[in-house]
Amino acid sequence: MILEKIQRENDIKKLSPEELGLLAEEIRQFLIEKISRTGGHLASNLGVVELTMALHLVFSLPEDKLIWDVGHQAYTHKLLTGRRAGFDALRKYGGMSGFPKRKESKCDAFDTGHSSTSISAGLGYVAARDILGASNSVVSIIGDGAMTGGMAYEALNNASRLKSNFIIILNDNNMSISENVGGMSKYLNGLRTAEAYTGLKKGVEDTLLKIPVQGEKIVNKVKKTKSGIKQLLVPGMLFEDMGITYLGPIDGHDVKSLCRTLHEAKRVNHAVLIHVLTKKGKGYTPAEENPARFHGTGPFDVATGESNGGSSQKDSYSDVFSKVLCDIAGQDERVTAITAAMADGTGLSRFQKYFPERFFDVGIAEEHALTFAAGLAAGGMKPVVAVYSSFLQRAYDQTIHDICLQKLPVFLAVDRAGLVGSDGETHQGLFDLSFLSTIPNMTIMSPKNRWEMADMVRFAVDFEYPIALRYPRGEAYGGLKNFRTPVVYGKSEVIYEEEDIVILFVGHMASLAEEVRRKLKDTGYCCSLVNSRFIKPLDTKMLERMAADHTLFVTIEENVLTGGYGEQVLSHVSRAHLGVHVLNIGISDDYVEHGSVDVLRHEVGLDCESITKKVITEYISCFKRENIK
Ligand SMILES: Cc1ncc(C[n+]2csc(CCOP(=O)(O)OP(=O)(O)O)c2C)c(N)n1
Ligand SMILES: CC(=O)[C@@H](O)[C@H](O)COP(=O)(O)O
Ligand SMILES: [Mg+2]
Repeated sequence: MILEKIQRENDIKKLSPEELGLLAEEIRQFLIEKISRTGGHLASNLGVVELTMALHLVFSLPEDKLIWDVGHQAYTHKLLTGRRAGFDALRKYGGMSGFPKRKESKCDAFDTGHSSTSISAGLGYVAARDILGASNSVVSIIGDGAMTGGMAYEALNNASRLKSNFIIILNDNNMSISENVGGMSKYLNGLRTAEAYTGLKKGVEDTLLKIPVQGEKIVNKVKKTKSGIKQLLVPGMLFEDMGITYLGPIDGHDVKSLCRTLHEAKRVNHAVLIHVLTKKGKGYTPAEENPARFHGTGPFDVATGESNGGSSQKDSYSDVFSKVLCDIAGQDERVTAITAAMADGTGLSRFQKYFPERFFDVGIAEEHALTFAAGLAAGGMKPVVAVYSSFLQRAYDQTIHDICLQKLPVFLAVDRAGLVGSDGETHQGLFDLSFLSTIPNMTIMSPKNRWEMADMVRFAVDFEYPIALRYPRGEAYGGLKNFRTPVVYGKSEVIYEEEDIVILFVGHMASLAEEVRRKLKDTGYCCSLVNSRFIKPLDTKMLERMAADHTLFVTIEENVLTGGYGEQVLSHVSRAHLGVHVLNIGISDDYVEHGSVDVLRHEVGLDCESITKKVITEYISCFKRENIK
């Protein structure tokens, strides 16, 4: 096996041309086999096998820097830098991350996970190199989907004034997770198609060159003009006119021509963009035929491409959201839905199917999505933005400046809130309660189960001010079915009322809270259970009432503790002198790595055993403290 000859970075350079020819096939087989067991981002990785090989043949790691945008396509890079063994525990707790990580390898130049950061980070590396007088290469590899994100344009704008080498590789597979959207995608498509006319272009150039004496001058002049005729001889004018040399489009599955172009690019003394055409899912028919399904996949059967169990038949929170939203949209034509390239993940592809004229996929552009929604709201619509919690981080200012300041009725459906699992640190939705709570005019809700999710979606669409509904990845909880009082603004729901200890939980912590309560009761404690429902505004009346016959308030949330629900409860208890003890359970001030959600919960202490222990210890110490007083 040729792959075995690759023990560390740069080993690929020792392979013979024949071995290189076989390596791509071996890598593909390896990736398909491993990801079919562990799950992971298959299609994007299969598409960049040859591109990654070429990069590793031309550049020397770790001195040269490769920066992978999003980073979900870095598996071949991991293989070529000696991490083959890591694939058995890919994305598992304690195992290898699915994204580049500086702490994992010196060959990973920059941590990524969120889209469209690679050109900015690359430019930073270039500036540092130039100031330090070093001579290494810096290469940012960005997909056509990531190229729809605003940061990429901000960075290109700056890259255009560079006076030293910086290589940007645009990996164009004509796909984001699903179909790519927008003007840039259209422009790139034009260049792709133009490739078919390369013969024509060559013909024009050759004919001009045949004109004695003047021919070469004309060709050079045309190449320098701003006129549209230039497109005939110089593709990629958009980049060229910005001052960024455009090379391509070139076949991203031809290692030789990739290497040739990379060598050419190294000689350019400013920013150069290489437009590489690849096929998402290349080499595995089910992934080539359905790249969206194999963008991120769970375990599957290699022979058929069918999922190997694991995926639940029951509705996820995203399913409940999209079904109810479609139901409402059928009756109210002001309801519009917006996604930033996550139609499948958020469930909005259902809305797209039924109401295409009211559905907007804006590309990977969360900032734009929110301000666009604000405009829709100002224009009389009822916009609903479905966005993953971690990607909403991008649009903090838009939430404050464009939505909440003007009290515009935008409904933020905050999906993937809480731990998401195997995508890890960059994707866990652990900050939304904190960052949204600080914003005036914002209302925040979270449902305990599938029925409350449906009720809250209806409530949020009707609400006349900014509102966020946060819910987790995965199956919607089917417990506590009999507790379905109407959702009332700012009011929590008391599920069981006893005395001594009260557990106040946020949203999907319901089942864990029930479990803890059962365990406490089995151990002889009295325990009430309250569903917070609203994180903002806080139900202070309920807190004051509970303070009368409880000694200890226990809050449970899947969010960082800083600025979360628990701290707000604590702060009110202190401000209003309620005289009860408060124990906040949540995520401590740290990032949570990849792994299954159950394992992660155990690791961060969000499991029944750890919480019960803490509650009992705290409860006993309350009395000790009281006695000392
Ligand atoms: C800020 C942000 N929003 C959304 C995503 C989710 N996401 C991950 S990959 C991806 C598509 C990227 O497309 P492209 O860059 O073309 O890479 P490909 O998968 O086609 O190789 C999206 C939308 C993300 N990672 N970051
Ligand atoms: C790389 C990326 O950001 C997405 O592909 C993400 O992994 C999707 O996550 P879900 O599987 O939760 O939709
Ligand atoms: Mg793409």
